[in-house]
Amino acid sequence: MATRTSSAPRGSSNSKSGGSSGSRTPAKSGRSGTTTARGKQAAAVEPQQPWALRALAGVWQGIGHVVGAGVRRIGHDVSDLDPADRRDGAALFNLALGVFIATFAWWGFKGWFPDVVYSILNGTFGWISLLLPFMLFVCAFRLFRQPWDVRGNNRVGIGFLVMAVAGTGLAHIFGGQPTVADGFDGLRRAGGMVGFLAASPLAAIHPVVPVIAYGALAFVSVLIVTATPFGAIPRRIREAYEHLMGVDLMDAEGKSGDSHDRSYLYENDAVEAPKKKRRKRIFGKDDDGAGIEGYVGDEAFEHAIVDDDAAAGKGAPSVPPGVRRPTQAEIAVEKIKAAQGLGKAPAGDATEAIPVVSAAAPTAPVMVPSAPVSPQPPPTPIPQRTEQLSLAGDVTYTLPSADNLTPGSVPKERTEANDAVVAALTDTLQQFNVDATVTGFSRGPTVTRYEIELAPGTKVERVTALSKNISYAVASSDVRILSPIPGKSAIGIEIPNTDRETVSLGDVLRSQNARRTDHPMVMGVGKDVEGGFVVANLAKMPHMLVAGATGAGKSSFVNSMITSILMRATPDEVRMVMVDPKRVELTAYEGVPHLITPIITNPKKAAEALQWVVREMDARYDDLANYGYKHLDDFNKAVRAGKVVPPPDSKRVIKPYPYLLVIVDELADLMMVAPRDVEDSIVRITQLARAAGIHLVLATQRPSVDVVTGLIKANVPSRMAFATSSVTDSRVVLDQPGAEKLIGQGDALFLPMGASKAMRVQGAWVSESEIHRVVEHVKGQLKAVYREDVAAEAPKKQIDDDIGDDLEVLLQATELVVTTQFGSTSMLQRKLRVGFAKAGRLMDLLESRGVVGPSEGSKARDVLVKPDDLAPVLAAMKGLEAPAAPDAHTAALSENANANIAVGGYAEDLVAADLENRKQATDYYDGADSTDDGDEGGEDAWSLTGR
Ligand SMILES: Nc1ncnc2c1ncn2[C@@H]1O[C@H](COP(=O)(O)OP(=O)(O)OP(=O)(O)O)[C@@H](O)[C@H]1O
Repeated sequence: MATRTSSAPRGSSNSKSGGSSGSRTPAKSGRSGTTTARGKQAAAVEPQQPWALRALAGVWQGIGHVVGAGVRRIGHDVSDLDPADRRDGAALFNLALGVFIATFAWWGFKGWFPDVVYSILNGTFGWISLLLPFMLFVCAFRLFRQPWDVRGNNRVGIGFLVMAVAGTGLAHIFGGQPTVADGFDGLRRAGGMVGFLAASPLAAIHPVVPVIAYGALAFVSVLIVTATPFGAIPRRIREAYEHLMGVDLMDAEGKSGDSHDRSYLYENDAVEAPKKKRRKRIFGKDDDGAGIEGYVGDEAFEHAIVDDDAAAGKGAPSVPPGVRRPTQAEIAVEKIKAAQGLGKAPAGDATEAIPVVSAAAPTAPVMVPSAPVSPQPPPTPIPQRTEQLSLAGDVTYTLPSADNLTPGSVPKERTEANDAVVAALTDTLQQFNVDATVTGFSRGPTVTRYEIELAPGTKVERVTALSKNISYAVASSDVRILSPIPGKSAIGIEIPNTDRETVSLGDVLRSQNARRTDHPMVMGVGKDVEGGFVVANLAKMPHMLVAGATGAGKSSFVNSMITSILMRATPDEVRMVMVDPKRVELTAYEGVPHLITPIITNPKKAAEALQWVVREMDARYDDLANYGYKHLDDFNKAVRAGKVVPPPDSKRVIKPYPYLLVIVDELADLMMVAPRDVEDSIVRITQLARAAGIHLVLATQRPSVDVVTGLIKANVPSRMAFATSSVTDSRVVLDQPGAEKLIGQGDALFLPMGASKAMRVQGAWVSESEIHRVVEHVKGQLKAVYREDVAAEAPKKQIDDDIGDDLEVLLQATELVVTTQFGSTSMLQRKLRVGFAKAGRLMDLLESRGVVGPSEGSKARDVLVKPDDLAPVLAAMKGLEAPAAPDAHTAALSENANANIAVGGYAEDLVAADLENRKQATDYYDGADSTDDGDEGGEDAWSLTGR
């Protein structure tokens, strides 16, 4: 969907809105929306100035603009200022006055004129006049750079005035309390005339009184100038200290970290109180952390070693909260291993305790007059990993440089469009007599969330019922109302920005959270509604469904994900299988060494590749079970530590397994060719693969129940929903409405595992040229070495002629009959929804293969195959070799005499999982049955995939 470009309604109402929104007067809009109009009016009514005066004013303004243009380019460039906002004339006046006073007061110019001026100044303010140029320079600087911040500028001006008065008062006391009778010389050396007038009445009481009074006033003036409320003094002191010393005290304490990018990590159990509060705000979770199990990783993740350098990055000796610092001994062991060339500890080691998702630290709504614009930090380079990344075969690998990803535009915290919307919302509330106020807004890249607070006794429904009127007032149909904003007593109204911003992947990867971890599976997701960066650890998802209508941004998201991995992970850490039935979306990555097989474009081959993934998973499980580890990370760590030794007679060299990321760009195409096989593989992988380090990302533009079947959904816990075409699709993806209101082009609802509320994010964008640069770098480092068995032709299926095209339905019939142990033709008819003739034919085929006995008239046939033998029978029908006996894992275990109890338990788990699979299959048909009986024409969420 396109972004709306219609101009904001009723600019002239801005000033009104400003008033009604209290302190958060949209000064900017007030000034811009209305200044121009005001200016025009003024031009119409005011008498014409004499031309000489106008010429002079013009010249003054001209010089002001030239100087202003230079000042605005100092440091962070703010020269994109709206010309209507400039106050360069006034700023130049402050600057000129400051220079003028400095010439006499600082540099001691002599002569009658300087002497007169100096005497006046000195006589008035005493030696405090030395500070006046400094104050004027600050005022000029602000006026040049932030002229729209009228309140802020006034505040600074008033603060300086108070400071000057307090200073003169103190100077008077400490200057020996001269009197006028002593002559002006004495006054000049103290606080001047102002100091005398200010301090002498109080000094008459006691000399200490003016010292205390003006000392306090001087302190208050500093607070006014720096916009520091009393409560914020410690924080400001800490920030000043951090700024001066270049350290991050919060980080060092394991707290929130960089406040600039306003990002933070959703933590595991070890979070501190403030963090929990933040999490609550987004997801509406309890402070006790209930419902965040999704963020609590595997045991292996939580007890991972943290590599200091890796976790903290260069020069930042901090570790993420909730992560254990390594002991000195552990650090030493890791270093020795690295030196011995045993392979570096994987980045994952350092960061496996990093939780799944990080998102924006919710910030105060933006209508704070003192800080209307946050300047974009100069792009910090993505720190290169410091350790040498040596791959197997002694190849040294360097990750792509940060320069490959260009920084995005400066994020805006407030624009005129926002102010216009505030005005429109306020008008609407007033028109309908709803006693509520727009108290602020948080601007994200795509949408802005406006916060509305109700007066006591006003019903929430009064606002939510206005949703259509609000849409009308702001001229947008994509208005989303959150009532309440999770964790806040306020109603949120999300309205698309007419001036939306693109979120660059480079910026996301440069954010604090992404930099804090070296975990190779961390990807840049985008930015949330409050403008905070969101990153996610794919290893903790552990599988993700990405869905949305055509053009909504799925492929761009997949591109960001792959590029993130290429930027951060070596081929030894992460390997990928890419399935791209559309043939065009992922071709850019052809040949990258992270690929395990060429990009698969043929859906049939893709189905086979999924089966390979299942086999790979089983192989990994065998190793885990044999050597007694519960998670691949533990196993890899042990391999690197040399603790995993193959049996003496084996020639096998055991190496750490890389994470395996399987990306399917269009699931629907796969489900069309081999629904059953694909679903089986996906379910099996998703149920078990997490501990084996295998993660699936399934993207589809058809989130309908025949593509995203109930079984797939149940096993893919993390969801990323881009704009869907209907509320039904949104429900399929997220189990809740909302995605149909998204506005496309990367606008998404992100529901990571364990979260109950979806988080709105604008997906990160990576351009083709950026991808090209990254890919070129990666390919230049290493050639792709493909595994032959993945894309190899699967063993030819010898499907019997008499089965023909009915294989799928025959398999279903076999499974049905065997699992229910009931050989009835009419049951097949009902459950498979086939006609009598077809059901009869299926029964004949089953009889010919020895699944059921001969017909016994109207009685059900005997079922000759036991549920335990179902797998080989199904394989035989498919023309494949029968799979290994179900107890293969247990058999493998028994070979290992030293297998410990945990391993045994795990093998049992596997068998139990197998049984659970079968049970689900039975439930599946039962589900179909009940729907059948209950609602003939209704939507069948558990419909058979064969149909
Ligand atoms: N994160 C984003 N930021 C900015 N623009 C985006 C973003 N994601 C997508 N777009 C815009 O939307 C267009 C379509 O995106 P994309 O190709 O990813 O959609 P899609 O959902 O994969 O569509 P299809 O299913 O047809 O392939 C892009 O060409 C781009 O212009």
